[in-house]
Amino acid sequence: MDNQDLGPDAEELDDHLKGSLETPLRPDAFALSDAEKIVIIERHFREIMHTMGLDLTDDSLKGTPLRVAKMYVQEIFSGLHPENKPVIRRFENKYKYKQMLVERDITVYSSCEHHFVPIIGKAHVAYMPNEHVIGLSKLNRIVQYYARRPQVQERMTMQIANELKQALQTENVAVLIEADHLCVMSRGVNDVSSSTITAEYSGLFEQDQYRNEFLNHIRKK
Ligand SMILES: Nc1nc2c(ncn2[C@@H]2O[C@H](COP(=O)(O)OP(=O)(O)OP(=O)(O)O)[C@@H](O)[C@H]2O)c(=O)[nH]1
Ligand SMILES: [Zn+2]
Repeated sequence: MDNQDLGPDAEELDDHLKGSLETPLRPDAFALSDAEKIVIIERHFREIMHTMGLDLTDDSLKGTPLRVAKMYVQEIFSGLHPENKPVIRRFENKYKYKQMLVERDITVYSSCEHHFVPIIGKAHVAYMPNEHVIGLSKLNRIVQYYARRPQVQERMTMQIANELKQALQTENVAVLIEADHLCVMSRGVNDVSSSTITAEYSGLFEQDQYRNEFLNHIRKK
């Protein structure tokens, strides 16, 4: 039998899995400057509003295309641009702190990549340090950076976990996100009571003892 009939080999699968952690971007995603992107998005959004029959000479509406374009590029999708990635300075773990550090209730404001409506929730992250620690606010900043993209919650969870592992140089990382998807709440199935929980546990957090300690910490109010 031809090798190709056997499907992807382990290496290919590995590459595929690594690839799927990345937000799908075109190779030339950064060919345009932010200012150029804003001009083009403004033009297209004007066209969308015009097509919907809205009067773009109206005082309240005429600034909307530019407002939306700036909001996309500079705010809610700013995490698409690697230059907006937070700079994380590692500090030596001088105090030899080896226990769990939990940063809970980090605000998540993201956007569903299928419908471009908000995903709103909380992220809880934890790590057990090796030789390094990072500033607490950097944990929030990492969450925000990956949230400010068109997202699915599973990928956002994995991207945050991966970034924490790299920043902290440890596998001992946990991420749990609980979020409301406006695409589920305000349209389609119109369910306002369901919410979505995703989690990634690695290193020591794969063990029940540490995972449960983390879950207990985030449940306490
Ligand atoms: N796995 C996953 N699915 C998501 C996420 N956000 C939105 N979705 C789902 O993506 C799916 C898109 O499916 P489609 O059937 O193409 O879209 P649709 O016709 O608008 O579906 P309905 O929402 O059921 O009306 C929907 O079921 C959404 O609920 C997410 O973060 N993760
Ligand atoms: Zn959606």
